[in-house]
Formats: sequence, C-alpha cells, structure tokens
Amino acid sequence: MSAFIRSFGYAIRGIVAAVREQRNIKILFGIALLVVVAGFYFQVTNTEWCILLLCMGVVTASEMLNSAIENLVDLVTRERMPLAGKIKDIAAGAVLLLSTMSLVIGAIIFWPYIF
Ligand SMILES: Nc1ncnc2c1ncn2[C@@H]1O[C@H](COP(=O)(O)OP(=O)(O)OP(=O)(O)O)[C@@H](O)[C@H]1O
Repeated sequence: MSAFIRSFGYAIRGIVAAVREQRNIKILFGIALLVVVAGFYFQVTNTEWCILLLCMGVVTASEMLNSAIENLVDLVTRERMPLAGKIKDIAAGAVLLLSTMSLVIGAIIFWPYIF
C-alpha cells in the first residue's frame, strides 16, 4: 500500500513540475476553468459534462506527455538533429490534433446554449 501511495506522490510531483515548466499547461488550466464556469452557467447535461471533462483531461494529459517527450529528447541530445526535431514536432502535432477536436466538440456543445 505504501508503494502505491509513494507512486501517487510521484505522479502529483509530475503534475506540479509540468505546470511549473509549461506555459501551455497553465493556459490549458485557465481554459478548463472557463469551461467549468460556462458549464455551470448554462447548466449543461450530465452527458455533456462527461464529454467536456474527458476533452479537458485528454488535452491536458497530451500536453504533459508532449512536455515529457521534449524533456526526453533534450536529455538524449542538445544538438540540432532532424530526428530530434521530428520527434518533438510529432508530439506537438498530437496535442494540436486533440486540441482542435476538443475545440470543435466544445463549440458543438455550447452553441445551442449561447445562440
Ligand atoms: N534538438 C533539436 N533538433 C532539431 N530541431 C529541434 C530540436 N529541438 C527542438 N527542435 C525544433 O524546435 C521545435 C520547438 O522545440 P522546443 O519547444 O523544445 O524548443 P527549442 O527549439 O528546443 O528551444 P527552447 O526549448 O529553448 O524554447 C521542435 O518542435 C522542433 O521542430
């Protein structure tokens, strides 16, 4: 059990490190807060809450994984290398893809409440 609690502590430390290091994650937390406020204001349904929470979790987690990959690449090499750049670009592309999808999902959910 103590090993479980310890690994939970490491994970929390990882979240804190990612938030401190990555400006994008701070922005994502800000957007998530706005979405939560809008969700309460428009009183979205339970299903819509689940979809919104899933989107926020997936986008934030993908940004954290992107940050971990960037750190790993920098650990392996600080030299400018095409492969290192490609790895970082692919990881960043994954975040962009999920963020765009989540933006569209958010628009689909909130559009009928706003207009
Ligand atoms: N080692 C590298 N070799 C080649 N291209 C790189 C390398 N590191 C980063 N890049 C390119 O720069 C982009 C941004 O990378 P990253 O966010 O790590 O910033 P950086 O260029 O390393 O500079 P900094 O970390 O100081 O902001 C990557 O998506 C990639 O295209």
